[in-house]
Amino acid sequence: MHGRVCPLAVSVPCCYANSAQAFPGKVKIVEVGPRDGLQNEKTLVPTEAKIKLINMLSESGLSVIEATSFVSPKWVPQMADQVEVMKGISRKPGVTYQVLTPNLQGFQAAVKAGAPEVAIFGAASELFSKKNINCSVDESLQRFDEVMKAAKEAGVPVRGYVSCVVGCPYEGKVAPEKVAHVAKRLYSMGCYEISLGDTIGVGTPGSMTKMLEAVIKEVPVSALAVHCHDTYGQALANILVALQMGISVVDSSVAGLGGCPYAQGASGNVSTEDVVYMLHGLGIQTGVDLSKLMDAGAFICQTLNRKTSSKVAQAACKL
Ligand SMILES: CC(C)(COP(=O)([O-])OP(=O)([O-])OC[C@H]1O[C@@H](n2cnc3c(N)ncnc32)[C@H](O)[C@@H]1OP(=O)([O-])[O-])[C@@H](O)C(=O)NCCC(=O)NCCSC(=O)C[C@@](C)(O)CC(=O)[O-]
Repeated sequence: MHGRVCPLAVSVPCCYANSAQAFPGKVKIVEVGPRDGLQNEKTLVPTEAKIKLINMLSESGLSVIEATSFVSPKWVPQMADQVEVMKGISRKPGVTYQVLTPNLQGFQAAVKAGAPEVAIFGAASELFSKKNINCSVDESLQRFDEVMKAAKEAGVPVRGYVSCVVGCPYEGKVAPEKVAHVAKRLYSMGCYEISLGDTIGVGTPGSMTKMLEAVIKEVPVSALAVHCHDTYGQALANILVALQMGISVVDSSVAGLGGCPYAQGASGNVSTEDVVYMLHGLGIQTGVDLSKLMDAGAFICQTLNRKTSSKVAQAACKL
């Protein structure tokens, strides 16, 4: 894949950079492919392939990679090799290898496996919370409180997710106030960053704006991230709106892999390649080498025997 990056990727940007005063100069990308991307795969992906993917992503310049999750293997069998993954990766200085933990048991196992940072994951929808982590939203917040206390003692930073920020596969539309409430609770508990997940990718720039307006009243914009699935093809537009509202952290998944096992029909996250291409096109720094990133995407697609969902990678292959 090296050398096949479209030359437009570097020559388009500047004119937009000057006119887009509202955009941040730099965006942090949180690569969730090895976790969110792979968790939904029905066939077990070999641990060696997961490790190689993470190592290749590390080489692309990404600064945060969500490597795996410490959840119940009965619930998500694909993540059952979490300890081997954490032990097997080559940790590149400057890269944070974060993992998902739903409860204290997961947190303790994650720390034992050398996770430097964890993420807890709640939802703005009761039914999704029940299906995903088998408890109500309030119960989940109590569990997270326990994790936060243990994390503070251990000096482990914690990120917080809120799922279903615009729509839920079981409840339909989700009120922005509910999202703001859960986001505020996670932030008040001590999460340094709150990632707002459009789990089933139903958001539009309209619904995203309303949701973000409500959340920004409760949580500083500097502590927010967006996590957009691309089911309805709205992810890049939604990210653009978030950037214009001051958000400078974006979650994405290499090759657009993914989906949530407890959100039927949800497609993958927005692809990291497409996000990087758009950001560079706006003159926004990411620190990511698009060509190396596409190599990682090509590798995992080959492993899964799958076509990439990244439009940029598809286009580059045709050049
Ligand atoms: C939360 C639980 C564990 C509750 O599941 P439960 O069955 O209610 O748990 P429990 O406390 O009753 O324990 C039952 C069994 O699970 C074990 N257990 C308990 N905790 C753990 C743990 N941490 N790691 C390993 N094992 C665990 C525990 O030891 C016990 O084992 P047994 O005695 O039966 O042998 C379960 O529902 C679960 O693991 N859910 C995870 C589901 C998941 O990973 N979903 C996908 C991630 S979320 C997502 O993708 C959305 C996001 C973040 O990307 C943002 C977005 O897009 O919106």
